[in-house]
Amino acid sequence: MNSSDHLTLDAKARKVAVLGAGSWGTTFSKILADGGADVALWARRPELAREITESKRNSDYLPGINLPRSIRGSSSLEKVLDGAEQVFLSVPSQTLRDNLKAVRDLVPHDAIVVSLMKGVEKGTGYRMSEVIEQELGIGDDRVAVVSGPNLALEIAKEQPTAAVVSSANLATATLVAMTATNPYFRSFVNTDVIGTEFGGVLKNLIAVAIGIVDGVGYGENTKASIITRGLVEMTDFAVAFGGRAETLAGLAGLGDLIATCESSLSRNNTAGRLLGQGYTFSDVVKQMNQTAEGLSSVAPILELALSKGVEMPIVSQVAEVLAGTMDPRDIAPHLTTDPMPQGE
Ligand SMILES: NC(=O)C1=CN([C@@H]2O[C@H](COP(=O)(O)OP(=O)(O)OC[C@H]3O[C@@H](n4cnc5c(N)ncnc54)[C@H](O)[C@@H]3O)[C@@H](O)[C@H]2O)C=CC1
Ligand SMILES: O=C(CO)COP(=O)(O)O
Repeated sequence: MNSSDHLTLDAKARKVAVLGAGSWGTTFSKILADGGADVALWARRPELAREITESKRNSDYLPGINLPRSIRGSSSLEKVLDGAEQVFLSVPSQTLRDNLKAVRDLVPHDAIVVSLMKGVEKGTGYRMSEVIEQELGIGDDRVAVVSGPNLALEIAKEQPTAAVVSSANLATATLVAMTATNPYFRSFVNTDVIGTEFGGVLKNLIAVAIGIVDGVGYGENTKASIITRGLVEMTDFAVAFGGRAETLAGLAGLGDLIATCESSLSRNNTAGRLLGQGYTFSDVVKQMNQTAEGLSSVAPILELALSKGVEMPIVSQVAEVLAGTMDPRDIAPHLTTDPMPQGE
């Protein structure tokens, strides 16, 4: 398929699998079920799978939310993946490769595989779509990614939200977007997988920076300066790797940056705030009971930036605060060691 022109709403996937029953995997299952799909949701823990199926709740991750009656939870990968037309992946990024090894022979051979994750692999710097292609041995035309300003709990409460689905193949992106659309959730499409994925990864790092300055007690000027200059870093980085600048000005870039930097629901923002309040990196890791991808992405992103000569002063300072070599009070929207004015 090279074009999406011939697709009609009948092409919506009927049977889908979601792997990972944390806050985003569970919320995305609700999005898909409310769009009309038959959803099987894989949870590692059998007791959580049972709670999802029997009580239509995931009380640890989405307290107070009633899930659609049609969602079935299961801790059996075989059962969840059986007959799935689209497979959505929502586990912590650093665990994706091992999880894929376990499902390699179970993913139906013609299924579209979709990353919902916003991290890069430590040690390799690979994006999640790249890890999927490598481990499942499938072409980029069968892989898509979803990104955008998508704080799970707000969407679980059915607050109107938009996202973007990206695939090298527009028809694949369109099929996924049709399946992931319902009255409160609208999916747009693009073919810039690199820009879309890096947007989701990089905004986490800027959100950590915002959390840090918030924790220190700085106000709106500091935060607006970091958000604005952070978007420049995000765009320079993504473009250096072949992404499109306009993607970073869209939902997967600026949109997600705004949501994540403004919300106390963001785990990256929260982790940063704790650092800004003086907690050490290991204290913060102990306190976080949900995934803050930014903490693992800082090092691989800076390695990738170095390989292309991209300057990332804000992300570099986040790395220094995490390492305990910079006082959070000194974080700024520029390198404090650079005395010369630069062009904006
Ligand atoms: N929560 C949100 O608002 C959003 C999250 N995302 C992304 O979704 C991805 C998943 O994040 P969340 O669901 O928020 O995290 P979470 O911390 O709420 O849930 C993670 C889930 O993965 C499971 N898990 C942990 N280690 C595992 C392993 N080794 N193998 C299999 N499963 C494992 C946990 O038990 C849990 O069910 C991340 O990449 C995140 O950046 C993207 C958009 C929104
Ligand atoms: O990606 C998100 C919102 O779009 C969620 O952000 P956090 O992972 O920081 O909670």
